[in-house]
Amino acid sequence: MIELDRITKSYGPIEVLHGIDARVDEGEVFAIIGPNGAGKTTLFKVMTGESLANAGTVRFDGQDVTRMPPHLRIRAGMGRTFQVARVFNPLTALDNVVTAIEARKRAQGRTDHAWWAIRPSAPTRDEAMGLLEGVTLAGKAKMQAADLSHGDRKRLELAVTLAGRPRVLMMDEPTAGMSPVDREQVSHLIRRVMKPETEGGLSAPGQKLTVIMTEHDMSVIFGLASRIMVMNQGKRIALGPVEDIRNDPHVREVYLGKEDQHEELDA
Ligand SMILES: Nc1ncnc2c1ncn2[C@@H]1O[C@H](COP(=O)(O)OP(=O)(O)OP(=O)(O)O)[C@@H](O)[C@H]1O
Repeated sequence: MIELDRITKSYGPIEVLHGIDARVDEGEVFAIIGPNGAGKTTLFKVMTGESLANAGTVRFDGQDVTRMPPHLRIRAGMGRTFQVARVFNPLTALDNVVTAIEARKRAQGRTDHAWWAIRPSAPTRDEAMGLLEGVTLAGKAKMQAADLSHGDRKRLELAVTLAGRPRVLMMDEPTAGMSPVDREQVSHLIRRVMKPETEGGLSAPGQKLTVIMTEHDMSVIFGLASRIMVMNQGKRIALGPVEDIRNDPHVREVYLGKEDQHEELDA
């Protein structure tokens, strides 16, 4: 689904990504971890198009997107959420999702909502309410986004992103700044996002969503990821299934040098 081929990125004279290779398969939850400054966010930005690689190739479903701007990557099916949720503050939760659905329909050239209309069409509204229910925000549909809590804003952002029907969902630290209870809820939500609607999940029928996430919370990672890539100082130091990473001596030594993180690995 996503292929990274020898990605190199420099900020001025300082090279922060040194030839990263990775391949993310359809339908997996792929986590990128590493200590602060390892280059996770930079790699993430290279995938989303916010930053351009100095060398190397990013492919999405076989298509070279290395130089493609972010909005076209989103339109192609690469959705993303941010460390700090980005939603339209003056709009209600419902209107945020309606706007995203309308944007998707317009991009597909099949909007059912005239630009001068004040209210969304019934199908758009129903779809938006369904997404808000999915992220447990239906009761706050009429609230202005600016008035929502941090956790609710993250949930709203997820609903907005899902409204674009992405094939790959890229989440930069989805539980950043959350309480343990909220973190568990977000993990639960990501599991639901991966499941098809027919099984009580949030994925459109026939869709096999792929999730790529960076995260600092090991319990979230170990509970969700199918494979993990570990980065350190701009290099990939390990990539493999969760159990292999937990037991990798190099990972334990280089990245998880701190005792408390060893405990998390062993938990
Ligand atoms: N815009 C920038 N200009 C210059 N240097 C940058 C810029 N953004 C990041 N860096 C540097 O690139 C390196 C990698 O940073 P990056 O934010 O990708 O790491 P990270 O693994 O995401 O860290 P964290 O876990 O703290 O978010 C760091 O040394 C950082 O200081």
